[in-house]
Amino acid sequence: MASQNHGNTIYLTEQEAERIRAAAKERLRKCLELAGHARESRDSKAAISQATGASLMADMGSMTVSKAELSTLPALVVGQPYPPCIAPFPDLQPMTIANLRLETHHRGHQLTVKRATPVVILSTRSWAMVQDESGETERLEIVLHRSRHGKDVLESASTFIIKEPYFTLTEEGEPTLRIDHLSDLVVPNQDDKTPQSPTAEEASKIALARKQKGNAALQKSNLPLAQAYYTSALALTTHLPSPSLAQDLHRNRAHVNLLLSEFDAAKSDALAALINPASKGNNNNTHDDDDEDATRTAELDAKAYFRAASAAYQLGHFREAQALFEKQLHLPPHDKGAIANLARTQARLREQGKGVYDFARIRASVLAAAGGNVGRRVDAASFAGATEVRESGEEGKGKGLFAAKGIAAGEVVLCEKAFCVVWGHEREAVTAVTYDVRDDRIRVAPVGLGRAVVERLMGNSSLTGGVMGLFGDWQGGGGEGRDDVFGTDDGPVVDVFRVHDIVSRNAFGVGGKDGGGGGQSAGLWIRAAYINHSCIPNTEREFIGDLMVVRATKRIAAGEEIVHSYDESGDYKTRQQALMTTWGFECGCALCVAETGDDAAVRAKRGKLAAEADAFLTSPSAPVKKRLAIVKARSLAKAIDETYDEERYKGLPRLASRGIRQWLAKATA
Ligand SMILES: C[S@@+](CC[C@H](N)C(=O)[O-])C[C@H]1O[C@@H](n2cnc3c(N)ncnc32)[C@H](O)[C@@H]1O
Repeated sequence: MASQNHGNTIYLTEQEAERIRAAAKERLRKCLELAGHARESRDSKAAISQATGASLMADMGSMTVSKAELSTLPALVVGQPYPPCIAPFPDLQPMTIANLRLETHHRGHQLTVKRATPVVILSTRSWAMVQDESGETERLEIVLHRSRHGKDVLESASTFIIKEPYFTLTEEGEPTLRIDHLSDLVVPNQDDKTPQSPTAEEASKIALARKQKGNAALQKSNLPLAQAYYTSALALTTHLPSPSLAQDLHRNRAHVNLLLSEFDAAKSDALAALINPASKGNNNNTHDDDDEDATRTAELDAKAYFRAASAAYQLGHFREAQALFEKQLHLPPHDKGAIANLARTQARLREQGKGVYDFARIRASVLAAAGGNVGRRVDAASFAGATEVRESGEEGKGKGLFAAKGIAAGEVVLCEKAFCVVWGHEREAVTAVTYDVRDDRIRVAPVGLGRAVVERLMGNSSLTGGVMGLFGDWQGGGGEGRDDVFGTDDGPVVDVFRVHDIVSRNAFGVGGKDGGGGGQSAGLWIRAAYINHSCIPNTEREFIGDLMVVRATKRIAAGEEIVHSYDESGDYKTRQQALMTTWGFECGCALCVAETGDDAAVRAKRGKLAAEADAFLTSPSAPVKKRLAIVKARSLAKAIDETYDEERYKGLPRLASRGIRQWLAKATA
């Protein structure tokens, strides 16, 4: 993650790190040893009582642990990716628990299980004992991506179908069915009383009853249940005598989908609900006021247009949202809200097309939300400016962002609304210590951000391609074309390992000052993620809520690469270490080349002076005794600069004195 300086400092003792490494390696060794071995049957009674006890302990634990204990970072082993299942149910053979083999992905199979115990909910995993039809019992664990619509998935239902089950060992070495990809765990429709070939009358009766149950669930704000009832009612569509009930169901489900932030589905439902789609919004019933049916039809369609437009807006499809709000506006009751929404959409189109932003409004909305989250996720569009993504042409650097025309110093290069952001104070802001078996490194990772990205994609598969196009170490292992399958008939497919690796290499930390979210806040900005690093950047970034504003710090010529600094440490070694640990590359810019020429004594001297400068900048007395402070700052800046060889550093920035020079510029302005 591109964090603020020091954001990735890990305070783990050597012993703790070693313990994590050793446990992970031991588990891997056991997995390899047991691969393909037949599963040993469990004693159901003992397994169920063990899980029930563990669940009670976990519940009590979450009630009694102190704040300090809660802040202990959970450890997570990463770097053993495998692709999600992309086969639809009809292509998967049913299997039983008894047939499971250890350390095996049961490709081509599906396993139906019922939950037999309460769920043990832990911060990065949850588990329960499950049974198949024969009553055989096994452990089922979901790692990290365990919630949907804010609820623990295991807890949200009692029956599950596991696609291509993975049977392995827990971190502690116990056999378990393991779910990494949320899309591999399907919650089947819980209502199985639909007759095979119902008559139109039967179908209407069942669908109507389910619609009413959906409405009741919606009234109680149980959105997932409402969605499930509408969906099960819509399964009868082909048997219904007229389209009107299905249209009602689509309209209602569009509303629920909007509330669940599932905007793809909300839009398609709303459009499917249109009674008179050919009218293009012109079925204005002004000629025949007595025709109540026509008025009612127009009103229902206005509602559907509003829902479709709102979904398009949330997806950032502002042109489409504009057209749909216009259609709503042409229909009775000619809602005033539609006028405001249209104006809002047009403002987004100006931002998106021309980069015309009312920054004062956006800043005010962030300030007004002080402490809250909504305003921090600002209502703004993204502006790509005169930038283009292309191969950088430099080995190992991958793609980069380039200026399509000359950009003046101070000009906005791009403005981007976060694809996803998690603020430090939010429940979702889970940070974990990860041990990556691929490079044997321990890191602190914003796993909560990865989780939020997966949740967003699970609800909006049209957005998956944009995220999956980003650079990450694991590119998927599904084979030719299979890694670009982001959904099947059974729902969206999200490869969580790809998301993890993408977030690790592309996320930015949003500091307390800029983002107002505290040290752990992090987000993903898709276009800005193409900007490569340089220690001599030509841009700087600022955050207004979750809007990233990238400005040129010097003139950028057409065709020149746009670069910013991922890590601004003045010390060469610290910077190189951060770049290698977090982003996996060694920087070869002119400044780094010059710095490699410094001997150890010069570096040590510069480091000592830089530490003095840091202490000066953080000391509260600096601004008070201003005259003395200026003298001290000048002398420190001069001493630091003298550690740089004039010849070798000609035209290059002197990072170690930058902070104190900035302070001086302000103090003497
Ligand atoms: C945020 S992405 C930048 C876009 C990326 N180059 C791509 O192809 O999508 C960060 C990754 O780009 C590469 N990268 C960025 N700056 C680099 C540099 N100066 N030298 C080498 N690789 C760099 C590293 O692999 C890093 O993990």
